[in-house]
Amino acid sequence: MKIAILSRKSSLYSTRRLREAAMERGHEVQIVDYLRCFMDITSKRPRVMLAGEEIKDVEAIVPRIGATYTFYGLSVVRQFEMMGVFSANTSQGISRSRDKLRAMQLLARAGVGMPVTGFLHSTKDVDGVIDTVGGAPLVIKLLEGTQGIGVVLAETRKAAQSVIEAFRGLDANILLQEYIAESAGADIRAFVVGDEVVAAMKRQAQPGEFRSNLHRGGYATVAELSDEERETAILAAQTMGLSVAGVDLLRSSRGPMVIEVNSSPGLEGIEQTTGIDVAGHIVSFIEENVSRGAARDTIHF
Ligand SMILES: Nc1ncnc2c1ncn2[C@@H]1O[C@H](COP(=O)(O)OP(=O)(O)OP(=O)(O)O)[C@@H](O)[C@H]1O
Ligand SMILES: [Mg+2]
Ligand SMILES: [Mg+2]
Repeated sequence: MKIAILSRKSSLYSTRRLREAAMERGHEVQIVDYLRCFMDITSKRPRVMLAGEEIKDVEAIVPRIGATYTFYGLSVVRQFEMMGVFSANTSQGISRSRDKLRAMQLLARAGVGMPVTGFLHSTKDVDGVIDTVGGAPLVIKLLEGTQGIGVVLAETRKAAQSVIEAFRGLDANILLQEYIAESAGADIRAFVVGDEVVAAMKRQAQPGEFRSNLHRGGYATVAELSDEERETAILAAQTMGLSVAGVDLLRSSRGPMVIEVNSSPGLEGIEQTTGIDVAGHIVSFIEENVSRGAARDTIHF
């Protein structure tokens, strides 16, 4: 079949690996820079054009939408969905996971374990929300943050108050979260494809740092997951409506706690750490779904 990978650059590790895995299985692959797509939204015959040429005969897409281009990227994914093309992740799932607050609200409703989390508008409510999350130490997160930037550990109530006031003074939206001290600077990345965890790694922060992001100097090792961790990761992905998801968990004394669900999880760290062909799992998942005509099911908004 013909598979389109929606990605800005064919040289990115994840894009390269997905293309490789699809070609190994005999598929034709087109890398589509979604920012160069324009859409023909005419009634009954929706089309996507790439640099002026109509994209034809694509049976499945793998969206790899960068955080900066969520709005436009999602509209391209939606257009393919309208054309009846199967998407490895639906536009709705991607959209839910991109808004951290909405994601946490959905996960909470589904009963997925997560750190106690608060959200506020007015700085008049700082004390109330600090109490809600159990007082200091607590974690403050910029809603728009990525790669660990904008995640702050406030050790005291005073520190928390000043950081919250500073962020709110800049009109930034922030989440407040109970600090899970027992995770000791580590988190788990569970890579979900379909209804299973196909690979998992543990990321450990550098000494003196609580953020385990690889971009912040964290290092990764293979993780063995408990059944509970596995089930939590799968439930989190399903709750978001994602078939391909990087679910980040903290190991707490109250069980696994989800801190985020990524809809375009990178393949480099997870494949290199675990040696698992994650790209191959994604392509197999697409094959199974396209052959049973699943594209029809993907269209709800
Ligand atoms: N509530 C918490 N308790 C303890 N450690 C936390 C907590 N929240 C986050 N951390 C640590 O900080 C790191 C960064 O937090 P988080 O993943 O929420 O933000 P981010 O990485 O900036 O977001 P994104 O992954 O979307 O770029 C986590 O990987 C984890 O190691
Ligand atoms: Mg993270
Ligand atoms: Mg993320």
